[in-house]
Amino acid sequence: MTHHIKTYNQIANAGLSLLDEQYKVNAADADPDAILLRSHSLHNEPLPSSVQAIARAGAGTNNIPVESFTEQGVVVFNTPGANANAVKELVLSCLIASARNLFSAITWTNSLKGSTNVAQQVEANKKAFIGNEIRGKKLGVIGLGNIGSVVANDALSLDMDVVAYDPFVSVDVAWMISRNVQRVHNLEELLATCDYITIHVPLSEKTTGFIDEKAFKAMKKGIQFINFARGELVDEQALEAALKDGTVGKYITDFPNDRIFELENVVAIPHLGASTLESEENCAVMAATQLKNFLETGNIRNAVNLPNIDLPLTSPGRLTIMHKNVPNMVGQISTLLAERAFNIADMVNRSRGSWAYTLIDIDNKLTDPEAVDILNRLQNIEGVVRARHIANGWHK
Ligand SMILES: NC(=O)C1=CN([C@@H]2O[C@H](COP(=O)(O)OP(=O)(O)OC[C@H]3O[C@@H](n4cnc5c(N)ncnc54)[C@H](O)[C@@H]3O)[C@@H](O)[C@H]2O)C=CC1
Ligand SMILES: O=C(O)CCC(=O)C(=O)O
Repeated sequence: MTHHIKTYNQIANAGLSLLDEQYKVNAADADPDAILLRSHSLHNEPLPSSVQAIARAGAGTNNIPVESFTEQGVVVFNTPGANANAVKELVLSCLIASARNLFSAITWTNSLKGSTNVAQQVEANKKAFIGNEIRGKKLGVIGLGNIGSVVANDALSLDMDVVAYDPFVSVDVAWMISRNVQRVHNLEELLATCDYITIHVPLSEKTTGFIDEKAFKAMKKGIQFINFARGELVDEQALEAALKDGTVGKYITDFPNDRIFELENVVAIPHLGASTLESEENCAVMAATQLKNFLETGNIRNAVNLPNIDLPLTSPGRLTIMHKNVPNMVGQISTLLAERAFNIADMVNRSRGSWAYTLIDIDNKLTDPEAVDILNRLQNIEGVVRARHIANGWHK
């Protein structure tokens, strides 16, 4: 069986090369089984009904309308942690570059090109760019996930005091955070005391405009604010006021736009946080592996809308059913199978929020018409949004 994958953006070859002869990868495919992308926005784009899965080679999934795609039976994957080191290294370098006024100093130095007495001018004017050391300064990290946690840990090794805020920190990440990172339970505490703040939370309806007028008002005067998460997390009107009154001494963002260009004391970077060869490869490999695993076995790893499921495929066939997390779904599904005299060899049902996913391994090798018939019947159960049959090609 050939799986069709539509790609958007530049996906690293290390990932694409995993999609072997069983796959047709084509950026122009009109009816793909799955989509592999980076930052391309799928909002306001029609989704072909053939699409069963989308893999975001990266962390943020705000370019994908996850809720409405879930209603259409689409599993959405991302690649947690695969680009965290790349972002961390750029955040730390911006922290130091900002403290040492490196961005404006380099711009000024370049302006000397072609003038006489460059060396003299340099010595006479360098006092305009005297900076600070970050040792002993306080860094606030908002969002202690894959990126925030490594930024926090490594800032400690640069001798900074580190304070962090994340009311939803995961157990896995909590294990990795140094106990010298001071956790605070309300954001104001962090905002009021830090010299530098870096934000690493996902953009969602809840976090849009997260750093608003109230947040800026709570900040220490002259703060340097670093945003490698998403531009929309910061209310730009409030940012403009905070830059004008000196609350924010410098705003470093990976998300330039026309309004940002108009503001003073802003350093704009062209969304380079994850742009290293290593990170692009990590993300592409992880995304392609997860897609392959899902298309070939129905197993799920790192979806943002469904739970992880890993059931080895050993029986002749498997049915995968994505459905609402409501009572009696498994009962209705197994009754249907019993009516067709299909014997269940193994089964897993897991839920995540209002959605659930059921894998059923059957002892029967289905003919094509049998498969079409059972899938139609499964899809007619109220609450089922997608059913698939996977024939196990290796089964003797
Ligand atoms: N500039 C770039 O190229 C990149 C940007 N990103 C952005 O950074 C974001 C974070 O990435 P990761 O750390 O990998 O994600 P992650 O999912 O590992 O961590 C996000 C953390 O934010 C926390 N969080 C959620 N809501 C919060 C709130 N209201 N207050 C405080 N904490 C909150 C979560 O509990 C979680 O620990 C991504 O969603 C993406 O938007 C990620 C990678 C590259
Ligand atoms: O693919 C990229 O370069 C962007 C990465 C990013 O923003 C993310 O992973 O959330």
